[in-house]
Amino acid sequence: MSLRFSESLRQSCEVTWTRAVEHRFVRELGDGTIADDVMAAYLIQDHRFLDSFLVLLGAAIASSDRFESRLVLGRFTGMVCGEENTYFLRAFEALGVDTETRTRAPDTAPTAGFKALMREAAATRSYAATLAVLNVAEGLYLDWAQRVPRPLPTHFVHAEWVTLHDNPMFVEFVAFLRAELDRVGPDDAALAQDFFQRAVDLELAFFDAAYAERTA
Ligand SMILES: Cc1ncc(CN)c(N)n1
Repeated sequence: MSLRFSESLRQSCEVTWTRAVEHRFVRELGDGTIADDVMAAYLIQDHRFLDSFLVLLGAAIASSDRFESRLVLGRFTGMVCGEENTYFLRAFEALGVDTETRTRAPDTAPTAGFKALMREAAATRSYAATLAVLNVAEGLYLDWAQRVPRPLPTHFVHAEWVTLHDNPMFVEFVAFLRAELDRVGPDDAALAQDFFQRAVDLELAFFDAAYAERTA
């Protein structure tokens, strides 16, 4: 049986992908020992990530060739705008991160890079390019979330960040993204490979930055 296109992209980035999903951030989040300032620094940056992520999802909706795909992407976008955004606001409150602190913290280099990459993928108007980045952003997050041992830590800031990325709806969405990339990616293989690889590099750098910056 031949290798799925999505899997061939993942395997081409195996070393960096594995370093990201086995990152210290994931270990400490999973056992609830992550320092509050690291979690806060990460969430401040990740809330910034969300805006360009919505641009990317919007571009995927606009560039998709199928109504059925637009419906799936649209439903997921609704969840990000609702449940996921609300999680950030509740987490900031619990961690004592006020709006001024959040606004004052500058973008880290990986945040700036990720925002630029997502907007660049959106600007290509290529469904394959948007899918390549989405497959990393969601596929890599599902992979680490599924590796977190159960039971989950008791604090909702930790536990919910795992369950937002490992629940039946999310598993189904990642399977959809993979199938879509397998379907349209081979016709735009070089473009998809380039965006996929850069996104994996940024995921690892994003976790590293939470420890380097501690901006909270
Ligand atoms: C950096 C990053 N990458 C991916 C995800 C999952 N949407 C996220 N929240 N942040």
